[in-house]
Amino acid sequence: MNILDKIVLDKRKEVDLKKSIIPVSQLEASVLFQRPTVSLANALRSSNSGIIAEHKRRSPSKSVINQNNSVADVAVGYEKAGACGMSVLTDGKYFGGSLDDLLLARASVQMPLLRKEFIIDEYQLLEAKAYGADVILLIAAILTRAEIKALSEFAKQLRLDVLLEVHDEDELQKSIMPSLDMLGVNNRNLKTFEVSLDTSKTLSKLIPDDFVKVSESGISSIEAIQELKPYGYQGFLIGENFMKSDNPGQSALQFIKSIK
Ligand SMILES: O=P(O)(O)OC[C@@H](O)[C@@H](O)c1c[nH]c2ccccc12
Repeated sequence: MNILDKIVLDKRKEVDLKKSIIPVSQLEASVLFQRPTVSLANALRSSNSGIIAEHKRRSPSKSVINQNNSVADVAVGYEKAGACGMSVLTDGKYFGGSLDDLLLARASVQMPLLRKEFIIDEYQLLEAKAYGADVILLIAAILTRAEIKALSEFAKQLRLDVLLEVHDEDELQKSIMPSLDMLGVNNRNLKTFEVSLDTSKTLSKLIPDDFVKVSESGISSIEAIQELKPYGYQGFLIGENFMKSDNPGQSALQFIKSIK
């Protein structure tokens, strides 16, 4: 079984368990549930740098990246650096994240926050909203077209932006629909961990202009950004390159400064 299938299997168990413990009514009663969300797609459209900076402690491909910095410090650092938005990994087992990380980031900054998660159930969208997210990720590799439609339409009802992630042409073709805001091309194959910016370049011409294009993963230099911009990318999701530093905020600041 590949790693992605394993993650999804574990995620189904986790979501079923949580559903039996915390009822939807409790999520809906949270103060943050009423908070007006901020659109990441809009922020990216009017930004020069387009950086979405990620909080990621570890990953199945890299094991430990950063266990030292508090998520609040990282969030404040990213916001001061001029990031358009922040991605917060909430998966615990494989990425060392949590919904509390999202909550702490929300308490620390105003910029749009993406719940970075393996979403397979509407319940997780209610959680995203209750813990302060503005944006959710949907991964085409683990969802059918019908699931993408149901989840994205539900997210829109909750006033959450939707970033749909693809890795190849088939995933892209099956996913195009009006309830998505941003199309993310993952340069990393989630099944093999291979990374190539060519994935973003090849798929860019197949993405209709009404979606904000985001290039994800394996971006570690300004040159990579300059290379991808002519292909129409307005968003760049960067995790490891910032998180591997002792001071992720400072690292993001240096990076973003050199784009402008
Ligand atoms: O750390 P990187 O190579 O800059 O990548 C960030 C982000 O794109 C990556 O963490 C990611 C992209 N899609 C995902 C889906 C699930 C978990 C993680 C991811």
